[in-house]
Amino acid sequence: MAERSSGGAAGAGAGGGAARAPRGRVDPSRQVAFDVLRAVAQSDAYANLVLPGLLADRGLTGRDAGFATELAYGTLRLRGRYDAILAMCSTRSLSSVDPGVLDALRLGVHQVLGMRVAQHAAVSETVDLVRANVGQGAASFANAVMRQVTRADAAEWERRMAERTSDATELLGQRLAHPAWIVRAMRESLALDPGTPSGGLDAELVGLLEADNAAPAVTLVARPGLVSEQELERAETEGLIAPAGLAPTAWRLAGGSPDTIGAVRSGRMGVQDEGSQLVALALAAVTVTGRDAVWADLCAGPGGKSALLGAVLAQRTDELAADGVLQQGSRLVAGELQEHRVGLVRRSVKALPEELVDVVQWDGRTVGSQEPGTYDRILVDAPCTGLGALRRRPEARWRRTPADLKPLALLQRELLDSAIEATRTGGVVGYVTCSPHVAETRAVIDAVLRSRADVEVLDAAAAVSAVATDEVVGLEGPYAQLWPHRHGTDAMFLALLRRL
Ligand SMILES: C[S@@+](CC[C@H](N)C(=O)[O-])C[C@H]1O[C@@H](n2cnc3c(N)ncnc32)[C@H](O)[C@@H]1O
Repeated sequence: MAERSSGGAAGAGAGGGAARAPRGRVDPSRQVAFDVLRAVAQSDAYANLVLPGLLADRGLTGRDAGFATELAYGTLRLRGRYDAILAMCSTRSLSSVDPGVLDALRLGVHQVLGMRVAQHAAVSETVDLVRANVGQGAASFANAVMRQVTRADAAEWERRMAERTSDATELLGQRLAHPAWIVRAMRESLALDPGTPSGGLDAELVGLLEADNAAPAVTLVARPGLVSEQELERAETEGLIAPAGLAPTAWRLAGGSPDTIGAVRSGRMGVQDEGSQLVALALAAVTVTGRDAVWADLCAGPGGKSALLGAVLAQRTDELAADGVLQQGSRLVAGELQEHRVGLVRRSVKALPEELVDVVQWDGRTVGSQEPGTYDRILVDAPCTGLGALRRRPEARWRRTPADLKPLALLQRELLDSAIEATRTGGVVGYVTCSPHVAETRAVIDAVLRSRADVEVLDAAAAVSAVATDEVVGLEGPYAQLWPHRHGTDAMFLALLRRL
C-alpha cells in the first residue's frame, strides 16, 4: 500500500508521522481523495475517470498523487469493511450521518488501518477535512469517532465484527469488503469451476476476494504486427515495460504513465488486461475451415479487443499474401450501440489499415437477422456486471445490485443468439464476459444451447492454453474462466461455439 514520507505541504507522514497541514488548511491529497468519493456518491462518477483530472487540476504529482490515489481507491474498495467498523464507533447510525462526513471518516479509517499513516495525523487530518468541507460541529463528531477507531488494531476490529455477525458469508463480506451477494456469487462460480481444487473452495474464495482488494498492475498490449521486437526491447531496456506472465502480447507497465511510450500514443500498443488479450487471441486462433477473412466484434466499445483482433487479422492476411495466398476482402466489422463509444473504437483502431476495419454503430441484437450467415468469427464481449474487474473499478462492487443481473442476462442471450445467426456454418462465436457470475456465463450458454441445435461447444480452456506462453493453472474446459488470484488477470469468461 502507498506509504508517505514526511515533509511538504501535504503533511501527514508515514509511520511516525510528519507535521500535518496547518490548522484549517486541508492536505491537498486528502482533499482530492475526498472529492473523488463525493463525485462517486453524488454523480455516479467513476473514480478512475474523475481522479486523473482532479490530480492535474490541483497540480499533484509524484508521491502526493500516489497517496491520493491509494487513499481514494483503497477507501472505495474497502468501504463495506470500514462502514462495519465505523458503525461500532459511532453513537449515531451511519444512515443518519452526513454523507460528506461519512466519506471523510472512511478515508480516515483507511489511513489508520489500510495505510501506514500515524494515528494522530490520520485523526487530525480527518477532522480538518470535515471542518473545511462540512463545518465545526461535524468536526467534533468526526474527532470523537476517529478516536474510537484508533483504540483497536485491524485484528481486534475483525474480532469485534465476528462477535456481531453469525452469518459466515456476511462476515467474510465485511472482513474482505464485498457485499454478501457478491461473495455468494463468487463462491458459486468457483464451486462450478473444474479448476478449483477439491477441498480448496474456501481458500480460493478468500484468495479471490483478497485479490479484488489489491491494486492491479497496468498491463499493455503490443498489437501483433504493429510493434517490432526491437522497439519492445528498447522500451524494456529503458525500464518502461517488463514482460507479463501469460499472453504473448502482454507487457506490464513498469511505472509512470502509458502515454510516455510512443507506441501507446500511436495506437500500436494500448492498455489492456491480460485476460482480455488471452480470450481475444484464443478466439482468433481456434481452427475454422474454409474462408477466414470476415470477422465481427458485436459489442466493440471502447475497442480494446477490436484493435487486437484487427491486428491479428491484418498480420494473418499479410502472412498469407507472402505465401502467395491472396485472401480477398479481409475485414473486421467493429460494431457498438452507443455513439460516443463508437468514437472510442475509432480511436482504438487508429493504427490498423483503414480498409481493414469498419467501425459502425449498430444494435448487435439485430445483426443476426440483418446479416445471417455472414461472418467467419464473431466476438460477443457482452455488457455485464463487471464483477470480474473489481480490482480496477473500486466503487463497482457497492454500485452493482442483484437486480442488474436479470436484464443483463436477457441482453446477453439476445446478443449471443444474434451472433450465432450472423455466423456462417463452420464459423466460430466467442462469448466473453468480464464477470464470473454464473447467471452471465454458464447460464447464458446453457439457455442458448437449450434453444438451438445448430451449435457445438468447443474447448475454450484448451484454446486459451494454446495461445498462452506459460501454463494457465487450473484451466479446465469446456469453458475458460480466468481468475485474478490464480492468473493475475481480470476474471474473464470465454465460451467458444461453432455454428453447425
Ligand atoms: C464489455 S463492453 C465491450 C468491451 C470491448 N470489447 C473492449 O474490449 O474494449 C460491452 C459494450 O457493449 C455495448 N453494447 C451494449 N448493448 C449493445 C448492443 N445491443 N449492441 C451492441 N453493443 C452494445 C456497450 O455500450 C459496451 O460498449
